[in-house]
Amino acid sequence: MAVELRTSLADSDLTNWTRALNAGFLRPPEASKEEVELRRDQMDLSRTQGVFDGDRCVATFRSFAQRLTAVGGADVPADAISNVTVSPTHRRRGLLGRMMEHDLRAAKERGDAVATLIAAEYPIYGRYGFGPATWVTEWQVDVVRAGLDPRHCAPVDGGRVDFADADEVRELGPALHERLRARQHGVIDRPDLWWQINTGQRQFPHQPWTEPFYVLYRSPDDSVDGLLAYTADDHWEGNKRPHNTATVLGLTGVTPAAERALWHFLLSVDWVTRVNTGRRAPDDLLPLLLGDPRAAQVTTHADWLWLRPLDVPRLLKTRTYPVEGSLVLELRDEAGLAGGRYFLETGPSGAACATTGRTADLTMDIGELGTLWLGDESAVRLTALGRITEERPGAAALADRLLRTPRRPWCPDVF
Ligand SMILES: CC(=O)SCCNC(=O)CCNC(=O)[C@H](O)C(C)(C)COP(=O)(O)OP(=O)(O)OC[C@H]1O[C@@H](n2cnc3c(N)ncnc32)[C@H](O)[C@@H]1OP(=O)(O)O
Repeated sequence: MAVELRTSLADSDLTNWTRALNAGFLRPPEASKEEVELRRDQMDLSRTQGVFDGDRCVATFRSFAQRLTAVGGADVPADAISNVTVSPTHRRRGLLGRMMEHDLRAAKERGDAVATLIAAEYPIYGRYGFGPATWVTEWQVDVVRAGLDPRHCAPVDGGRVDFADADEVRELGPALHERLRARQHGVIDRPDLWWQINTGQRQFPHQPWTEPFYVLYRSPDDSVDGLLAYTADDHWEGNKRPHNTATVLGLTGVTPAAERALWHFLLSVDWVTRVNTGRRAPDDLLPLLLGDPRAAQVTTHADWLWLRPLDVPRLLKTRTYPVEGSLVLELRDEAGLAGGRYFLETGPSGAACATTGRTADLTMDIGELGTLWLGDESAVRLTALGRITEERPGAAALADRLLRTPRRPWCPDVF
């Protein structure tokens, strides 16, 4: 029997769909009533796809509206893709390809500037025009070696740190995140449901909830500039020596003082001898904040947010550039969604970008622009790898002067 691709779901499909999703992610293939209800609140059924073999759902895919911060703080509408699975019984028959094609076309028609996702495995999404655009680093800090004076846990700038409860986090967290979004490229918006799930109000059965410690940083003028959430285990070694590990669930600072204060606070909590930082930007302040940066060992360094350009002029016009310059980009796009030749003119006060008949300076696949847009990767490096062709000598170095950013992009969230 031929399988049937449904490009939007009915409410009655959801239990089957949830079971297939869990099976695809190697979780128990169940779908409790609570989970189905939570998923229904989270998803847009008109943008949720499923492949059905008879009554059984064998592939899942959904997308939703997202805002993504560009370099400079403005944002673009993004098509966020998530919950992609094809059951092991039906893999490698092109089902992902069919669902992706449908979703990207719909996103293009809707006017989204870019599609986003977090790739479970690196080799899956490049063929669809995605490129890795942000990276994350996780460190494990040996607190005893870190060289911070544990007697001083209070902020040195006259600000203060206080514990908070989940209600306060739901009240104060969203505004703080909006401030982060306006200053950090690569950040995505957080819907209300994000705050409910991440403060224990709503829960997925596969993610049992443990109440974390919440800490707010207030600046000397009483502005809430930072939020830390962490858990701690209860581990003691022989001879009554505490050896507890604190694990950061999130640390947001919208000023450097807030970031420094929250790290310093966590690294001075009694009994805590080890801190797992969670996923930070690769240029996070943390290691260099320590007296001995070698006390922070990298445990993960990996690609995180992947981008698939859909509207090249909008993407390139929305971000800012440090200097004046111009480039002609020839972009290949097998899917026929965003390819063409584009003339970009930049300056500190804004940029223009439109299709052009001029001679190309750089030629690349569309996914390479996804990798370059947030400023993290070097066009010179991609040229050395053979992924960009320099049609005019020096054009890759010029692209780096225009596109790269002093601080690296960061996407703190998973979706
Ligand atoms: C954004 C997210 O949700 S990330 C989560 C992704 N999901 C998972 O990792 C769960 C486990 N894996 C799966 O469910 C499936 O294997 C999927 C979704 C990754 C792929 O689905 P399929 O239907 O098998 O993919 P499809 O048949 O369309 O493959 C298209 C091409 O991609 C390749 N491909 C697909 N998955 C992978 C992979 N994990 N590694 C390398 N190549 C891959 C296929 O080999 C195929 O290449 P070919 O045309 O040269 O033969």
